[in-house]
Amino acid sequence: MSRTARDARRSALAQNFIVDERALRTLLDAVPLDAARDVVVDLGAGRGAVTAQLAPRAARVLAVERDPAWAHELRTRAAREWRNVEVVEGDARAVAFPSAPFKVVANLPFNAGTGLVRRLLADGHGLAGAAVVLQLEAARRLAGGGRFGATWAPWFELAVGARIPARAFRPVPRVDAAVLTVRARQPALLSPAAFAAHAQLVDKVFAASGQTVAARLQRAVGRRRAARMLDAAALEPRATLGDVAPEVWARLTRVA
Ligand SMILES: C[S@@+](CC[C@H](N)C(=O)[O-])C[C@H]1O[C@@H](n2cnc3c(N)ncnc32)[C@H](O)[C@@H]1O
Repeated sequence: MSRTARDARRSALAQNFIVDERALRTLLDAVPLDAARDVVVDLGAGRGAVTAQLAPRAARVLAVERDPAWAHELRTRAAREWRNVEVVEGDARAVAFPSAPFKVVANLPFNAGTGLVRRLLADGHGLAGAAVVLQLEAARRLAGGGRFGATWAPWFELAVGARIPARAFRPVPRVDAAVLTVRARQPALLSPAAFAAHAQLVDKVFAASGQTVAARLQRAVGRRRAARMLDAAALEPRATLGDVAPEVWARLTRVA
């Protein structure tokens, strides 16, 4: 491949490869893996920095890479070095995830990170856990007390782990990164069937104005219904959006 073509892919596919051992360890330490049982997906496998670490730590690894040149190199390496790694050349935004519960450990392409996390969470609740590298601000936004976290709170716990400095990647990106961890709640606080109703309630509450959740709920669903819901969900009357625990969100949906 000519240098220009490779450069074009590097920027179009957000190819910022991990070159720092400590950053790799930080990512791998963020999610417990069982080498005898776990199926682990590496989304955006690139040159295989993460895949190589996963091979001895998982029962099976699915390495997804969109760039045909890197996918080919990775497949050659897998045939030579790893018996348990399957390389899929394809788009992580469309590829089929394993049908049994799986984990994800990946340094995601920065330009598609948030969408990929959303897709993983929405995947029929087969995601058991994940540790993914995202831009620091994106990781904070997803794991903070905002609409995204509230939408998924009954099923998943999201947290921002260690910060990874931009110099841990080549080429060096403009901003630092962080590890976002995802843990599926066992058991979940609501059934998967309740997702649409829960997401709709969260949207309404976030869209309504008001200092407290109680005030927002009144505007979102009406005074009488809000009073009944607040009472049944045992929500502290002065609670603001950031104070609502996952259990309380789940109770609000149950009594809505
Ligand atoms: C940040 S790099 C990570 C590479 C490698 N895992 C590492 O840590 O060094 C992101 C990788 O995702 C690939 N990529 C970008 N968009 C993709 C997509 N939609 N589906 C699959 N792979 C993608 C890029 O080609 C690149 O190899």
